[in-house]
Amino acid sequence: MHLAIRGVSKTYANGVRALRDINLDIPRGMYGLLGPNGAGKSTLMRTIATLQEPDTGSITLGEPGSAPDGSIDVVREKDRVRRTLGYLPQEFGVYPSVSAERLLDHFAVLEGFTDRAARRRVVEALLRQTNLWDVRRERLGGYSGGMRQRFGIAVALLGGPSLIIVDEPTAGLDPAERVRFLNLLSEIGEQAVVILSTHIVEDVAELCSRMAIIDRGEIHLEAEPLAAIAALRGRVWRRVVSRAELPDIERRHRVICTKLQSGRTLVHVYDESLPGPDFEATEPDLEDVYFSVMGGHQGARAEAAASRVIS
Ligand SMILES: Nc1ncnc2c1ncn2[C@@H]1O[C@H](COP(=O)(O)OP(=O)(O)OP(=O)(O)O)[C@@H](O)[C@H]1O
Repeated sequence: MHLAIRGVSKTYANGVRALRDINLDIPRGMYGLLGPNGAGKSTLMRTIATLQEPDTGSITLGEPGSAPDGSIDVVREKDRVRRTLGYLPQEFGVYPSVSAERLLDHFAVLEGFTDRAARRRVVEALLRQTNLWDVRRERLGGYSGGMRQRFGIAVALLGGPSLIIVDEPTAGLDPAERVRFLNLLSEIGEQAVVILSTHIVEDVAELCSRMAIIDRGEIHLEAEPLAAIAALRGRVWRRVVSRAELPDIERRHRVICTKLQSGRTLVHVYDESLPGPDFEATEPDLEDVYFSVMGGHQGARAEAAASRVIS
C-alpha cells in the first residue's frame, strides 16, 4: 500500500490557508507528520480520512505500480476508502457507562461481523492486542487516557484497515502509557500505512521510518529521520550559558534551540564550523532537525533537503 498526495490545498471560509500545495508519498510503515499547533495536520488528516474535501489536488491509495483502476481515488471514492480506513481522531467520545467489550462488539456488528462466534473471536483478539483484555468488563468512563486511546485503536483496527490515521494520540498520556501506545502503533505499522500526526518530536524519533515537517500549511521537510539527523552532523554546537548571556548569543549565532538542563541553560547553535571557543560539538538529534527547519536555517534546510528520498 502507498498513499500519494498531489497538489492538495485548502482554504477555509474565513480565509485561513490551512494547506498549500501539499505533495507527499507515504509508503507502508509508520509515517510521522510533525508540526506545531495550527500547522494544518488535522486538516490534512481529515482530508485523507474523507471527512472533508480539498479545494484542489488529488490523493490516491494503492499498491505502487498497480493498474490505475486498482487504486482508490480518496477524494472521489469515499466509500471505498472508508472500507479500508481506520481513523483515530484527536478527540472522540465513548459511552461512559458501557464496557469496552460491549462497545467493541457493537462496533463490530456495524462493521459487518454478523456471525456471533466470528465476532467474539475478533473482539477478543483486538482487546488482547491492545492490552485491554483484563479490563474488558470495566466501564469506559473509568478508563485512563491511555486506555481510552488503546480502545480507540481497537475500534480503528476492526475490519483490518490498510490505512490507519492517528491524530495527536500521545498528548496527555503519562510516560508509561505513551511507550505502551507507541509500541502498539509500531506493531500495526508492519502491515499497513500508518500516519501519526503529532507535535511531539520524540514520538516521531522513536517510531517513524519516514516523516514530514509541516508548518503554516506547507511541507518544509520530507525525509527519513535518521538521514535528516546525519545531514546535520558536524554542524550543531552546544554551550552552557547564563540567562543574561542569551540575548547576545541569539544576536550573534543561529540558535537552533535552548533547553534547560538541571537548571542550566543549554544552547544549540547551527554553524558550518566551530562558532567560538566556548562551544563544543554535539551529536544532533531530531529536535535539532525540527527546530533548524522551523527556524529556517537555510543550511540545515538545504542539507536536509539533500537527504530527501522520493519513493
Ligand atoms: N473548520 C475550520 N474553519 C476555519 N479555520 C479552521 C478550521 N479548522 C482549522 N482551521 C484553521 O486552519 C489552520 C490549521 O488547523 P489544523 O487544525 O489543521 O492544524 P493542526 O496542525 O492540526 O493544529 P492542532 O494541533 O492545534 O489541531 C489553523 O489556523 C486553524 O485555526
